[in-house]
Amino acid sequence: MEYSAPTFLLILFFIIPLFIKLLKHNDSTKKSKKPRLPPGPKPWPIVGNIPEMLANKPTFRWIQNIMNDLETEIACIRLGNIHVILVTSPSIAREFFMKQDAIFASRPLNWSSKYVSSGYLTTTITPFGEQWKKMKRVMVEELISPKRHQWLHDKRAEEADNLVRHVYNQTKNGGGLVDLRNVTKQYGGNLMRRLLFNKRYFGNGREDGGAGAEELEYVESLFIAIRHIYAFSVSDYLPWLWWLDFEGHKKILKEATNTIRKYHDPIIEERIHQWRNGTRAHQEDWLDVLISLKDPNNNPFLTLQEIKSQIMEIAVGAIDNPYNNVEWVLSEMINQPEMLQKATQELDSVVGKERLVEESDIPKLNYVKACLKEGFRLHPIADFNVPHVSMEDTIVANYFIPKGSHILIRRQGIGHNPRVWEEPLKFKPERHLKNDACRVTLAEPNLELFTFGIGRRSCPAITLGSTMTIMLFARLLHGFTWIAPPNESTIDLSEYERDTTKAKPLVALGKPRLSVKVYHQIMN
Ligand code: HEM
Repeated sequence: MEYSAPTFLLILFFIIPLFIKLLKHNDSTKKSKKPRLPPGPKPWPIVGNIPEMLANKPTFRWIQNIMNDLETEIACIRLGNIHVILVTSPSIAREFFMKQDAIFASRPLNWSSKYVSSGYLTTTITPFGEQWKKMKRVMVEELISPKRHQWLHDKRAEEADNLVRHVYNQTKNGGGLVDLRNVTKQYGGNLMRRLLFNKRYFGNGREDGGAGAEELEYVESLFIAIRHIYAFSVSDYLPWLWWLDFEGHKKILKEATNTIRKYHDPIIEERIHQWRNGTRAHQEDWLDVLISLKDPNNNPFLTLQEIKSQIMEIAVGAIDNPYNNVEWVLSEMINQPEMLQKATQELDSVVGKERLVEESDIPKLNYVKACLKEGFRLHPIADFNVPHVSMEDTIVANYFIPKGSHILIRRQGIGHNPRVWEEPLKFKPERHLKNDACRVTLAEPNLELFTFGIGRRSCPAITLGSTMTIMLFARLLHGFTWIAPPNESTIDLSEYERDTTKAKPLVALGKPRLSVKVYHQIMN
């Protein structure tokens, strides 16, 4: 077909541009119909919002400010090419972990998690897949099943007695100042070690029941390790910088895990040897259980590396919540003595004053549990939950969530959300006692606060985690009276600048409040 010159010019100058315009228009209407990413700061090419992240430490406070400024309950920041989605709304969190849980059941791939889990051999930080399924089954069916919980009762009871003995020794002479941060941290470490290795301390403890130098080094390393996994390291978001240790996180994490391994590995190796040469034949603790698991061909179900990594993950992962919760709750209550009184009255009416509180009392201690639940709402140990990763593109709360996004629930954001909670910054345990008949639990399936999470990646250890926390608190409260030290009128409730822990360790004046014979029963 041939065109005359004017027709050709008409096509060139009018019809083609019109056609292009129409195409563009079509495209933009299509685009405007496609859901957008959640709101957030405009990212730079390649690095995304990393420059702002580095300029605004600590990262969680920078993120809090972004969300407050945007007045949003869901936001997106881009770190490298990863979309990090932040959530402070229970209903949106439920969309992620109830409605679309299968899509969000993975974890990030990065240097710290790979290093600590020896190449993703564990449960918590291992991405979705066969290895995670295998290890989660081991956790749920072998380590923390109701039967196993019962089997381990006496070990937990022994550590609850050790706790009282240690505090009693510091307070018996008319009242003494007790560093409750130290006491609560050590209790968590002692209990986990008892369950893992049937051992109270690494090294020798002190005469008064306190921890010696090795133990202090070990527990401190657990805390350093937990603070440096998923710690917003630049090389986690810009994988081509994997060799760079910009913030020094890799060095710190390597040192901490080396210290932990220094204590764990000789015990694990010796124990495996004992099972192999027949000098050990009875299970006493979780390590024995892990070593004794067999596959259908009667071969060991777990490799040495799987056992070591899983034990490291349990020791690191279980240490922080109970201590932080009890330290904050006691601090809040010392400043509001009527609450301390109400909780001790409940303990006295359920337990009396002639014996120590036991796990079997827990179902009746609703006010005590409401106090702890309020602590989880107001003062969660870290603002961010363990990150989840989306395994495909999807839409949540009408926003586009691309495959590979990291989902971070802001625990404090949810717990302090004024749409959900009246006077959200006030410590008010009564809010969890909706009616007299209710039985309080620390778990929150509606995600109106974030204790154990929900869905496939939720904490499988609700019973153990709750028992540890309640017993720690109940023993301290029932066994002793607590007031602020003589030179302080109240306990300072400031939050540490770099995380959500209490800025100053809680030191309080404690006095035994039960009859002497009760303490003497455990002073062997
Ligand atoms: C008060 C104590 C505890 C609290 C508040 C707590 C809370 C949590 C939370 C919030 C998660 C992440 C949930 C999510 O990603 O959505 C988690 C995961 C996990 N917790 Fe706990 N936890 C506690 C104690 C423990 C203990 C004592 C153990 C083991 C002995 C344990 C084992 C695990 C495991 C294995 C996971 C990972 C589950 C998975 O990724 O599939 N937790 N925990």
